[in-house]
Amino acid sequence: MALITLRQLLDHAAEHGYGLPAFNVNNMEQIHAIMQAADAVDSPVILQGSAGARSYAGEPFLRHLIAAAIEMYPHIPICMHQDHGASPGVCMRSIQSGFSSVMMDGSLLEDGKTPASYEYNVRVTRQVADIAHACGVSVEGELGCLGSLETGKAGEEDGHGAEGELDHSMLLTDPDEAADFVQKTQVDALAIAIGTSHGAYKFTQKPTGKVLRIDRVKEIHARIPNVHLVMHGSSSVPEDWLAIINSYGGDMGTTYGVPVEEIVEGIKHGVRKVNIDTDLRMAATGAIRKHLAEDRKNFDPRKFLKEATKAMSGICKARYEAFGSAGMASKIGKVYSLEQMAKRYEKGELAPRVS
Ligand SMILES: O=C(COP(=O)(O)O)[C@@H](O)[C@H](O)[C@H](O)COP(=O)(O)O
Repeated sequence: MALITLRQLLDHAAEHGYGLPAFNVNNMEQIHAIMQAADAVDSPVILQGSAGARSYAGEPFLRHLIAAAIEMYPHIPICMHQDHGASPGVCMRSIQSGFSSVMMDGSLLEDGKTPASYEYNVRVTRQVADIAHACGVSVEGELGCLGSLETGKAGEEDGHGAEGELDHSMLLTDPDEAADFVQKTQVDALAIAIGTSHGAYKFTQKPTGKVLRIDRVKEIHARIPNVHLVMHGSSSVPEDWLAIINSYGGDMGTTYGVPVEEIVEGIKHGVRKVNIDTDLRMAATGAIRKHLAEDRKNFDPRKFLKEATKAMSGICKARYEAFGSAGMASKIGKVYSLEQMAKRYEKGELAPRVS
């Protein structure tokens, strides 16, 4: 069984200078697509389940689908990560159900809508880190609220994202505060706010450095070079799939995502985990619309779901290659068990290095 922790994966990524896409999963087709692509290019994998995924599929289904991927691809290290835990309780339940990594998002209060104070964020994140690390499980924290620097608003998301308009000080992570936060919480990875947001509607035009602040990634990395950074809301919103969706009856407006080359620039400056959900949703929707429009007699869902899987897999393969994780699965070697990771935390081997 190749269940791996986020910490071990990101340490390897930092050592070899690559980044990993973290794909959101809700159903079997997404998992097939991600795993087929990873198998084809020899990439390690992060499968992440959001609160929305848990309520869509149900926690046991999600857990068993990921377990099936681990069983079917024993040669590929797979991290089972819980995306955006709104409270320590949510994270504890994920640890109990077998996730090897959890995100405690204390940038917002438990309602997932109200921006939290710095002190609250430090307190809940540290609480999760203490317990998770005792179980060998990794922890991602978030500092700064995700949202658009064009509008001050969080992106479209299922029940998680700041409400109202936020000012730039809340939408951009401060490098000194990031150092203090990592030191106080002991997180393994830090999600930062740099102008990205969840969903398809991130930017009204191709983003410039004013609204997509890769320069802020560089400043944070310069301040805490040994900390693994995470970019949320990092779908690229592929123009080709947008066109296919709209030419087969869809009605998505003009919109722009995070260009792959900007993510690659971030990876050169400490970004190790890149969250992607929307791109796979768009590829699946486009492929299904196209198939159903072109084969109007078909009533076998397996046919259009296969097309969706193929389309999503194409995106996954392209991201593994662009981020440099292709070819890395077989280089990881020994995978530490959760018990071994717990011992490493206990010995202080994994304490963050923040000067
Ligand atoms: O960053 C993320 C995805 O970014 P993206 O929209 O693909 O640019 C994820 O962390 C989100 O949490 C996820 O897309 C939310 O999913 P649901 O809550 O809708 O399931």
